[in-house]
Amino acid sequence: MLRSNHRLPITNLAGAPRKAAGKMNILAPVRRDRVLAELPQCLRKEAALHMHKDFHPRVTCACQEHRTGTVGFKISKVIVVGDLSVGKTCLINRFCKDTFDKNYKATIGVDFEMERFEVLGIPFSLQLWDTAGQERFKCIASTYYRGAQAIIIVFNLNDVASLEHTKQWLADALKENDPSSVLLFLVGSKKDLSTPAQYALMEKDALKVAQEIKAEYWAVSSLTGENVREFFFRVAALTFEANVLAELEKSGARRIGDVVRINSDDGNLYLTASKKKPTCCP
Ligand SMILES: Nc1nc2c(ncn2[C@@H]2O[C@H](COP(=O)(O)OP(=O)(O)OP(=O)(O)O)[C@@H](O)[C@H]2O)c(=O)[nH]1
Repeated sequence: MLRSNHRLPITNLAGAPRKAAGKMNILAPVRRDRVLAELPQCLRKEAALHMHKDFHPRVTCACQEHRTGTVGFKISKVIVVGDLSVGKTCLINRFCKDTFDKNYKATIGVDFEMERFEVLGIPFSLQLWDTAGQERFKCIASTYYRGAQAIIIVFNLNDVASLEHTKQWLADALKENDPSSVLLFLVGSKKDLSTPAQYALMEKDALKVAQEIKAEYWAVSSLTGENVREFFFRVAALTFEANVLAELEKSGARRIGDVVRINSDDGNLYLTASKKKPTCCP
């Protein structure tokens, strides 16, 4: 059955919603349950993007000193891809609306949800793009892949073929994105449907794939809600961290507070900028 009341976003080619499309208010207040003060941990250390206990020290420092540049005003694009009926829509709906629909309604093209977070005191927005898994809509959906900062590849923990197809989904998504800067997540869905023994078997294969494609592995159930919130918080935190680090890299040494030294070793006078270390920075 096709989703009848489907909301198709109007976007420009970069995938950002046009003004006319949205009643979307990017300044909507952050919900209390979307506040992150600590780095959420990975699910399995065998397949994690990193295993640090805390945010990168430069990120924590920049947030304390409000040196996060434009990060607080940006909207980061996250695309969700995978075979038809693996549960992409249900995953997004469980997190964004805390609902679950047991009836299958195919996604036609794409849909998206906005989620606002506050990370280390800085507002941060994610735009979650739900794409169609059905072959006949794939062509439309793939035009929305561009500009993603994170790619979530979903497979069904009870369907080994859907795991095998994840590499193709990733290859398609990477055609439109820079592989060196995008964060990858491999998510096994419908965990409630597998017995512990079945799950253990599937997890072994899934961890192997996650390691191969350098993705962080998660297993979730949108029906029970298991790991759904933890997973999206991790996506938000790691995307935020990557954004702040990129922003710091960009701003380089040209910061207010840089100390200017006069170097006169060779008898001539030169002005050299030497970076003043902010008090809390490593
Ligand atoms: N038991 C169980 N069923 C689920 C879960 N997640 C999704 N489903 C069911 O799986 C079916 C497909 O879910 P969708 O979220 O629509 O799948 P999709 O990947 O978005 O499908 P396409 O839009 O065609 O790409 C629906 O009948 C859901 O109720 C889950 O965690 N547990």
